[in-house]
Amino acid sequence: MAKVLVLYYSTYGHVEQMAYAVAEGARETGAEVVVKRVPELVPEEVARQNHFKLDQAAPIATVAELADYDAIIFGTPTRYGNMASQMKQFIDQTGGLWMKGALVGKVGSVFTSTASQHGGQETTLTSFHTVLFHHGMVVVGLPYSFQGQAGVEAVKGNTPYGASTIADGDGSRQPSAVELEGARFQGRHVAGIAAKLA
Ligand SMILES: Cc1cc2nc3c(=O)[nH]c(=O)nc-3n(C[C@H](O)[C@H](O)[C@H](O)COP(=O)(O)O)c2cc1C
Repeated sequence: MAKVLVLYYSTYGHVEQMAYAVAEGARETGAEVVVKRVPELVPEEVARQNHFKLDQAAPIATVAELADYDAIIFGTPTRYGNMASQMKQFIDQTGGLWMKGALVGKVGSVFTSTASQHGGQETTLTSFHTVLFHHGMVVVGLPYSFQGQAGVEAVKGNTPYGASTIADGDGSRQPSAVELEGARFQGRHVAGIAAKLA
């Protein structure tokens, strides 16, 4: 049975919602799935003033525990087309794991959220993949066998590089049914591959 970690950062809850959908999909394969998040770096007072979603139930992950999983599925909102600094700060503490090759051969995958439709989903996902390659991970996206990413009938996220949602400038848009289905598909897909490799 594959052990899967869904590790996310979310300021306003969009990536958090996607994380639980990813986990749901991964669990459908019989995998043991844990959802955790990385620490917030913004002072609590500032976070409150800016309406951050502070009631997030997922426990905070430790860097060392990354080595305990067969697959890690990372979720981050975009920041100027890249991952959020909270996630980067966590990842930049993985030097010890890198030295030991602790993540080599594990499955790595990424999902994201942007405010606007063309606000950098693909660059956030593929630039995150670079980190996973440095760790020797087997990088997995969202294949086109998830047909929900085709078609132009509606504004929607999801890319071959990973599931995604669009939050709108004021964060009012919530992940749509097809975006959550993409997240579940990615979770299932990653967990299935991890089980084959384990
Ligand atoms: C500093 C900063 C930079 C951002 N850069 C982008 C961007 O380049 N493109 C975009 O579409 N949205 C951008 N956003 C919006 C966030 O990506 C959006 O709030 C997020 O996807 C919502 O996800 P969350 O609710 O999980 O935090 C930015 C937000 C902040 C605070």
